[in-house]
Amino acid sequence: MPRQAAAALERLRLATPLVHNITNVVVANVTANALLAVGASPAMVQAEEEVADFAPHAAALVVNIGTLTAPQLRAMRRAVPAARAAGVPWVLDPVAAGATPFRLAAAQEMAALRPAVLRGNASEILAVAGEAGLASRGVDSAHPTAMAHAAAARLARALGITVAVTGAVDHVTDGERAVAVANGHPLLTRVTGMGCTATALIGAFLGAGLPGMAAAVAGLATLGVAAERAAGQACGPGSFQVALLDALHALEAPALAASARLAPAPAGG
Ligand SMILES: Nc1ncnc2c1ncn2[C@@H]1O[C@H](COP(=O)(O)OP(=O)(O)OP(=O)(O)O)[C@@H](O)[C@H]1O
Ligand SMILES: Cc1ncsc1CCO
Ligand SMILES: [Mg+2]
Repeated sequence: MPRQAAAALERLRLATPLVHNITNVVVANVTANALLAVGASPAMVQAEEEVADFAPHAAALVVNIGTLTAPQLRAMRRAVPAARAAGVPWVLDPVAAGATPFRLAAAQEMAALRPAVLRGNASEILAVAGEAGLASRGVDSAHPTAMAHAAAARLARALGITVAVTGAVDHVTDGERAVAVANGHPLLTRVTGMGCTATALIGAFLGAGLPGMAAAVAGLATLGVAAERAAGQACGPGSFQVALLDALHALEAPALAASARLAPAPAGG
């Protein structure tokens, strides 16, 4: 499995996929830089007047509801069908899906449009699955990751998609198979937008032609290994954020293969 992730990284670098992002105002800069650093080409295009024209020309689309507004939701409703019609894969980040009824409805509406990958923390995945009610309050997860694994498997099977639940150990499942990604560093939780960055990187791997499971595993392993290397250079969240961009840029396929901690996991659900 680590070798597959490494091959995926090589494929991404050859493809330099154009990744169309409709994302939140907190992380737009962070995720654009992470996409550039890993070897993809980001574009933040979110006006409802233009997304349907842009999406078909991208290699992948990233939809993130972190600072959702009514116009942005309208843009998502145009971009996703345009991407789908053109065969462009897309990934959904249901940021804080359980925090308000507006977000929950939007996240569930988008999930029902069947992204190739749905990536969230445990609380977000439980919310989208309809198994958390409105219990989660903010953008950080309030549920143990393991609690969301069964919900992820059920959601993956019901929608025919890949679901990735991130946390100290990430869990990626298509409902039949599951893979645990045990890379990463606690500093990832001390900088905003690292989950959104994980989602954007998954988008880059989708854009390089990887199927959902492989794209999600490669994206999370790449971020996790880069974070481990960055943490060794950093003295806190500020320098970590910068070092992470350097580490994403410097990460080569053999190093990813050597450091990725991937293991089959029970699919559950
Ligand atoms: N305790 C931890 N130790 C190591 N890695 C972690 C830990 N917690 C999260 N990560 C990693 O951080 C990245 C982001 O995952 P996380 O679940 O924190 O996303 P999130 O809650 O959506 O974040 P955000 O809302 O800030 O964007 C993932 O790559 C995950 O593997
Ligand atoms: C802090 C924050 N608030 C809305 S989106 C976001 C970035 C992390 O998801
Ligand atoms: Mg998040």
